[in-house]
Amino acid sequence: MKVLVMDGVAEKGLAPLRQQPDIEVVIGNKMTEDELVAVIGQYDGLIVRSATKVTARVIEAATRLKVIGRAGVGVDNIDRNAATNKGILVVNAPDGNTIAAAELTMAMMLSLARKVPMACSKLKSGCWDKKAFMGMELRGKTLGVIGLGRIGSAVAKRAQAMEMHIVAYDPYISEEHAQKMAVELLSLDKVFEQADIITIHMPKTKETYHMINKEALEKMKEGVRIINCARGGIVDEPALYEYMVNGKVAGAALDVFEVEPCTENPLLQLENFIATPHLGASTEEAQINVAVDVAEEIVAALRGDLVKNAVNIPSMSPKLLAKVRPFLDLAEKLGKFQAQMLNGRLEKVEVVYSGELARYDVNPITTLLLKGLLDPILQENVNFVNAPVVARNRGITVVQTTTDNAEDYNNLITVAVYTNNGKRLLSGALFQGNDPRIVNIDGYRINAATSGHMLVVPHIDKPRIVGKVGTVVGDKDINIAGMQVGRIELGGKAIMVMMVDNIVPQCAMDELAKIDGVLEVKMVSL
Ligand SMILES: NC(=O)c1ccc[n+]([C@@H]2O[C@H](COP(=O)([O-])OP(=O)(O)OC[C@H]3O[C@@H](n4cnc5c(N)ncnc54)[C@H](O)[C@@H]3O)[C@@H](O)[C@H]2O)c1
Ligand SMILES: O=C(O)[C@H](O)COP(=O)(O)O
Repeated sequence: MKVLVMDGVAEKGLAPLRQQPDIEVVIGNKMTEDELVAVIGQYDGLIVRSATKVTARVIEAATRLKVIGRAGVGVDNIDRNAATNKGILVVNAPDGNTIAAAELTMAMMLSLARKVPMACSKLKSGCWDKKAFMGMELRGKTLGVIGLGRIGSAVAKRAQAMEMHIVAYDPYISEEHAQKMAVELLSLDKVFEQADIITIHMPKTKETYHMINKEALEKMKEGVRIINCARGGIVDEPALYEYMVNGKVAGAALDVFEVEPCTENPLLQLENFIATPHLGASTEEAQINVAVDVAEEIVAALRGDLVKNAVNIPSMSPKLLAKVRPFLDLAEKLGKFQAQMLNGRLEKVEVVYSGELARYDVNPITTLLLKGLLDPILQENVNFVNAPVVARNRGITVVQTTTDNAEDYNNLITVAVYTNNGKRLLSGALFQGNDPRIVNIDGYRINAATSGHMLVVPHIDKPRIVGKVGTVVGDKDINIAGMQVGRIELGGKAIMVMMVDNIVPQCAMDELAKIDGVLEVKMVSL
């Protein structure tokens, strides 16, 4: 396997990748989109920072690519929809540069308050000017944090040490989190009204694009100072310029710009404007942290293991993952079983999670069930990343419900698949916590393992059927490892599940189908 590493990701952090004997690491130089399109087909993995744009064209050309890793937080340079549609996993390293970005924000805040960069450059130009650089104390001032996630929270904590009062706007975090941090959660307008300094720590989205525009600047305090170490484009730069020139904004510090690299921006001409070239994550420590994190994720993804920081699949904490993992395997097997039992065009999938399972986030379990179901029946690659999208694109309705009542089991997954020819039902459970069993097929109770080859034979409950089926299978020199028969009522319909050591050939399947009383014959391999 080959992994292409772009954008000067720290070599020291690539050790987890370099230690893999079957993974070749290729360090790439800066490339245009066309150059990347030309080479990407050779790679199984790609690692980038923010400079390389992983566009839909690049993804289209990435015939072998399984995973894109972002050595950092922001994934706005990666076309996630294109990656998801193609079944390419996107992972990031969200924790490694939090402190670096928070510390740069503090440096910006102190620099704005005490005009350190301006005073320094004046002195270096030969001018000892004390009067021009009267500063402002941070103690007692109100800091408005917009986006109280990892970095926003780290900034709030540090600003509290400077005896600042912290207010924040973040519609997606809980009051409880804010309370624990002793931060007052307010509406956006109230933050604009109250803050002496505003610092931005949220992703660039449709919602946040140009959030700091003329209208917002109008609502802010006279003499406000603004910091953006998050993403370019959240601040409307021409509007900021106007409000700095008219004096409403006393100072601003940007580490990120709408167009990067940025060297021609009019803001750069302003005395009270501080700029750095996207340095938020640029500390030795942060770069090693993010490189190690992303390298580990790439190895896990290429080995088919579950990753911690996927951005285009449902994510789970390691604790939850440990609990849910056996159910993920069971669900994939149930999907694969159903794929081989289908008679017709798949229209709808209904999954019911019962018992202990109902307490967990079951979305990832449904995703694996869909992967198991769709991958064997479709030409295209269906995986954990794109399974829900593939189902949606094919017009397959997916319904998922949870209930506490798991009948006689601690937990139960029941999957009903509907085709133009009817419905098929299958249930599975984990016995003693980790022993996966199939416990019901089309309403017949059975107890079968979720591995190996199985001959599934719905039939009429009458003598001489089981024997005849056994004879046909035996005549093909296929060993029968075990058998289960389930029936609902004497003499009615029943189901036989015969565990066999080899796949039963089609000619024998045709012979079995002709046995009087046999209703259907299916070969299922798990
Ligand atoms: N300058 C740099 O080099 C640098 C370094 C690291 C991270 N970043 C950027 O900093 C930003 C924050 O990173 P993080 O690790 O703290 O991310 P995070 O996901 O932990 O936090 C982001 C927060 O923004 C909030 N948010 C989302 N939409 C919002 C909205 N419309 N209004 C208000 N809040 C909203 C979220 O609820 C979340 O709490 C990201 O854009 C990241 O790319 C920049
Ligand atoms: O989102 C991030 O992690 C930062 O913007 C860092 O970007 P960089 O890796 O290009 O410095």
